[in-house]
Amino acid sequence: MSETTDAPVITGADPASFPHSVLADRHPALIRRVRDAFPYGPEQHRALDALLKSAVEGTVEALDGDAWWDAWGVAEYVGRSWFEVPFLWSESYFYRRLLHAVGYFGGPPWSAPWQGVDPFRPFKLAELGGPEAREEIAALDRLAGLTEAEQRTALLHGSLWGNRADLGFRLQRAGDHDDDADGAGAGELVADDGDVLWRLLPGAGTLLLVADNAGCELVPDLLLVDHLLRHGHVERAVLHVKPYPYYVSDATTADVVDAVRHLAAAGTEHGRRLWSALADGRLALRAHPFSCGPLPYAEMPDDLRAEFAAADVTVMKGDLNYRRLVGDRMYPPTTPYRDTTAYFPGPVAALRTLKSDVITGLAPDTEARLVAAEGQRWRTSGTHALIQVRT
Ligand SMILES: O=P(O)(O)OC[C@@]1(O)O[C@H](CO)[C@@H](O)[C@@H]1O
Repeated sequence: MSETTDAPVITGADPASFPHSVLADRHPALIRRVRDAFPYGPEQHRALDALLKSAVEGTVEALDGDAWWDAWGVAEYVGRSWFEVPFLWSESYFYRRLLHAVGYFGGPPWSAPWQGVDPFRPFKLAELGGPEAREEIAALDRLAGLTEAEQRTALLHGSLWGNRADLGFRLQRAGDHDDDADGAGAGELVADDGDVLWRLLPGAGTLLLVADNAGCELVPDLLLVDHLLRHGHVERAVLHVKPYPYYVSDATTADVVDAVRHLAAAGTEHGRRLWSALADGRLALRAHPFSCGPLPYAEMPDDLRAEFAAADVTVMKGDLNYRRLVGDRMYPPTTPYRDTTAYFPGPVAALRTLKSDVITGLAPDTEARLVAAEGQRWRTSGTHALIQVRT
């Protein structure tokens, strides 16, 4: 057995753990927010009540008639507490249940008026209309005075730190009255393979970017892609988004449309170029079903593996993608990133702010310094970030 498969799979069983707080606090808070944001009918309120009860006190149940979900191993966990099954799995299951409760998946069209209505859309739109999004646009003027290499690094870091405060994270932070990561500037990089990433890009044909959140994360992601296309660092980019709403603010195709329209409406040349790149295929969108699956990428299906294998480099954005990439396990932090990603069929970079327990690839002195300064808080506070690359 290796260090990578020996590490325990993370669950929410320990009441003092981060996953426990997500399941016990973040999910009920999210149900309340969604309920308040829409004039749902009695059927949806009943379903949300049932979900709230199940999520906090209940056990995993089969999702009747949901063949898609059956494919992800629900049978294995039926009857077990949400807190005991793998955290990666129970969170995904929660989001699938939430979408069922609000009627997102509908039924026959004539009886499914809420089909396709994204329950997180009001929060995503509020973010795109807010001060942080305005600041992102204003910062573009400041970029113009920099060299190309400086612009590229600034855009990479903008994309990285855009991941700092996804809406789920903010929800819990608001409850904690602790706003360390909200609206704060960039914090510390605990690993920085930025140079390795640039070396992979010159002349590279296709960049595959697995997006994370909509709004103030997706906008800088798109600005980075625009820059790499414009300056010939890549010929083509493929942006993987979610096929349906997920983890509160995860980007779907509708969110890409909103972000590009936002950039275009602000009169930026970036918006116009992205629009053209989508039109001529230099920027393509992809929404693979596995993106909303509750499993690590090590278990990805063959067609997705082939897509990653065909890319010259894959960039995984965000905390959840990191958990899925390296495996949602309590590794010793110095476990090499290259070992946990050895299965991945091509060069793979992770751009992630630290918002959950999983971490690999730290230098021993970095880990020692973080622990001495903060105990284990650095793992989940969202104030640290990393750029890790496996060539
Ligand atoms: O993937 P993202 O948007 O960077 O982060 C998602 C997140 O907020 O949700 C999970 C807990 O619910 C954690 O992995 C992480 O903190």
